[in-house]
Amino acid sequence: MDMLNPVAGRFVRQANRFTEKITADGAEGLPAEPGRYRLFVSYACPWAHRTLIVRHLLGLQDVIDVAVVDPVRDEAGWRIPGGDPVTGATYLSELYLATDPSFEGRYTVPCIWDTVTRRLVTNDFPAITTMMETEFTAFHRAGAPDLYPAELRPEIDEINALVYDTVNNGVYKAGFAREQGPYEEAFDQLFATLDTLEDRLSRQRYLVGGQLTEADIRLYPTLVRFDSVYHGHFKCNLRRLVDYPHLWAYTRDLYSRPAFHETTDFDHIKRHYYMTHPHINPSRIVPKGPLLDWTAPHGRDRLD
Ligand SMILES: N[C@@H](CCC(=O)N[C@@H](CS)C(=O)NCC(=O)O)C(=O)O
Repeated sequence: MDMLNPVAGRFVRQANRFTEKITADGAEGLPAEPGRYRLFVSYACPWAHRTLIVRHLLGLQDVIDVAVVDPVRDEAGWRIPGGDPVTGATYLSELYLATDPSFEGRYTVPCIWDTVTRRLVTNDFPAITTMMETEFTAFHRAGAPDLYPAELRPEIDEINALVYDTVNNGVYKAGFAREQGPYEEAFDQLFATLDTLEDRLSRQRYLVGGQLTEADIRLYPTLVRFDSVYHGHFKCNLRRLVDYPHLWAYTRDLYSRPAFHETTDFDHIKRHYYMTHPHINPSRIVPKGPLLDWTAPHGRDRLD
């Protein structure tokens, strides 16, 4: 099973199937409780990556458990190495089918399993980070940042929509296009947005409001993967990240923080993409490069 779902050569992402909510008091959906939920992720997956960054920044590591799948996905989908000690599952598909035996979509990460009702609560990736930010506040570490401040939400949501469509999903639309036209359309939109972001980040340290927010957390997973996988594997090669002085320094600034670099695994990222899409890379050879100096001084403090 792969991520191809072509409509006239265009890649279309499937709708999220499980969208139950977890709320602070359980008034809607299930209640936020420590130790109850298990988050399934791949270090390779950009959508899962954001959930790991937020969990780390908010100090929720002991509140929401994590299980990491093997980066190389085969015909049976994501595999949990050694089997999952909590759910007993070897493949993520078992959790999807235990929740809904008639499920016929792709078995995707990130998703959250409820250990009490023993079912998947959500694979709705945009909702997972905001849920951690707004419904798990009782369990945030002391001094945790507010990543989704009420007064900045309209601006964060606006930039997230552009970044999702043309950057986060834009690289997939380019990489998974089946025809020249849709590829070029996604390619042009991607680099137009990167130009806009380069300009914006030449003047300010963060995307919105002079502080780290959900907007930065959503952009980072795509930028950090850019030169290692999207530039080559997904043919997003007008420019590299390192060719954008401000975007490159911005990404290094974020990478310098533990929540970002401890959740960034280039080995998983490269092996996943190059070994899991045989229609794009039939040899499954994983490139050795590029050589990137992630710890070079970023100098972004001057913009504070
Ligand atoms: N839930 C979203 C986004 C999450 C997503 O695409 N995850 C990918 C990894 S980056 C995945 O798990 N793919 C599994 C598959 O295609 O079989 C979707 O269904 O498109």
